[in-house]
Amino acid sequence: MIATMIESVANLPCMILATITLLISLLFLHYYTKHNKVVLWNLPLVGLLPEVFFNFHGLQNKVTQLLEEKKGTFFLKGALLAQSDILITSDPANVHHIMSSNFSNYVKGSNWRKRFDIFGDDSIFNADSQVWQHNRKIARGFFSHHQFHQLLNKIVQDTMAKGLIPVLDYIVSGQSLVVDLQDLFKRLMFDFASLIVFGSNPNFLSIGFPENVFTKALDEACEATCARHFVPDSFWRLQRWLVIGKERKLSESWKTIDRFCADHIAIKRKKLATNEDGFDVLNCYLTGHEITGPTPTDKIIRDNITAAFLAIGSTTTSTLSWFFWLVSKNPLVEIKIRQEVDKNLPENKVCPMQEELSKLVYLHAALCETLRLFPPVPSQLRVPIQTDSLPSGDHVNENTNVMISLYAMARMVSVWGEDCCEFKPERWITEDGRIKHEPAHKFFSFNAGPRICIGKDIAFTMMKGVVATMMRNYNVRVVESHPVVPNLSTVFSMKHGLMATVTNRWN
Ligand code: HEM
Repeated sequence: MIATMIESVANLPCMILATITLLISLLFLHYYTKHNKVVLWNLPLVGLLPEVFFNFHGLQNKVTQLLEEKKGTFFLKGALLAQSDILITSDPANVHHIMSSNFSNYVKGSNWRKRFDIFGDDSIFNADSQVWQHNRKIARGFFSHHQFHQLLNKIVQDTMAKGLIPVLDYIVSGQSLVVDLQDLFKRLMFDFASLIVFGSNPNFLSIGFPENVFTKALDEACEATCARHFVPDSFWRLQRWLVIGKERKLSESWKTIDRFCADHIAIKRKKLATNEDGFDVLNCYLTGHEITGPTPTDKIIRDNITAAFLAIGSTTTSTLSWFFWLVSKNPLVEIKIRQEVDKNLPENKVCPMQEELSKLVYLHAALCETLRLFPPVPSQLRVPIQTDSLPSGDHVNENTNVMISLYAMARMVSVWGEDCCEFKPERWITEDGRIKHEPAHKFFSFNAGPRICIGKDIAFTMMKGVVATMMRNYNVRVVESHPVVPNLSTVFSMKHGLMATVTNRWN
């Protein structure tokens, strides 16, 4: 602690100078780009920082355009204040090389862990090598366990019956028919994640819309840790030291997350003492279940609980929100989903079962298409341990940050064809009416190689359950005038939510 303070004080003049320079440059460039409608980057001193802050969406599109021009890969020289060069790629061959064939040479690395420190060095999300392998084994063991599979259907049904349907029924029966869908999905997915992690439904999605400090803290942590990637380390360290800006919010989030996890660990210990049993993540950890092995420290449990909520809740909330927005822009897709849902779901059944959901091929395709265009994790960063040559012919070394842009990859003609920017579920369906499987290094939304997402099928089951339930029973209309803007965050969310009207389909 004292050593950190001394280090911070010693760096203080440097940090202040960096901050002042940065602020002046940002203000000047904001004025310049606004009036000249151009995208500026590779600027001396500040690199692409101004664009990140003032034109994030424009920047994503500019990166896409450049990647298309440069055949899928280019170098961005590090700004003077930044730490290293970045190689940006959307070339599936590079993705395959980095994530699969030369996996052992590419790590998340210590810079990643510094910036995502709130999620804990030992969590599956942050760790590399043996620590990651250990966590992965536990996560795989849990999610592929027969007890979990028996429970999943019940969990999906529970969240629909106790949360989604009563709340939507309340909304359609009331004065105000407008709801923020993103907020609604966040609540629903928190309940879903809680059932998996703690074995209980907190009913965060319920009439009255209770406040949830944990999801707010998680959102703020995602924003603050993402922002750290675009500024020199000295900048956010200074902010943290002064307890200002996003760093102030981050330190508050940190306390909230710690408290939330500690409370749940204590509650679970009490339940276990009275022999209450169940199959959930926390139960396995605390009882030293064969899946998790000997009970680890509370800190390690806290890190993995937080990672689980991020993995389960934030990703599915993002996908469902973008899905309803895309469908609202493509009424023909909505008609086709409706037809499929009506054909395959029994008439008076509000919550579909897993077997029924597996018949919804067109809906599955529409969700894949959403995940392609709006991947919840829009970019991946890796650092090579040793010098390497990529299939694109580019050379990288241990000072190169390699960034894979999923957002750009979806919009590359060379990867997805001339219609790449269109929302076309049909591209996911084979001639004989099955789901077309694209290789993970091309459809990269669930990651690829040894670190591929473990919860893909679980996510589809839940998301299909939600959409089928909603489309079968309600009319959902996105409010056209509502501004839909992507948020600058680790997970691709909507800055102002997604307002929609909901009415009963059968009245
Ligand atoms: C639409 C939903 C989802 C998407 C798009 C998604 C995407 C991803 C991505 C991109 C990663 C890699 C993250 C990284 O390495 O930085 C990942 C990892 C992971 N996901 Fe998912 N995920 C989703 C839902 C889920 C669900 C529902 C679960 C659990 C039930 C889950 C469990 C995991 C786990 C455990 C990992 C860590 C894998 C590892 O590092 O070895 N995910 N996911």
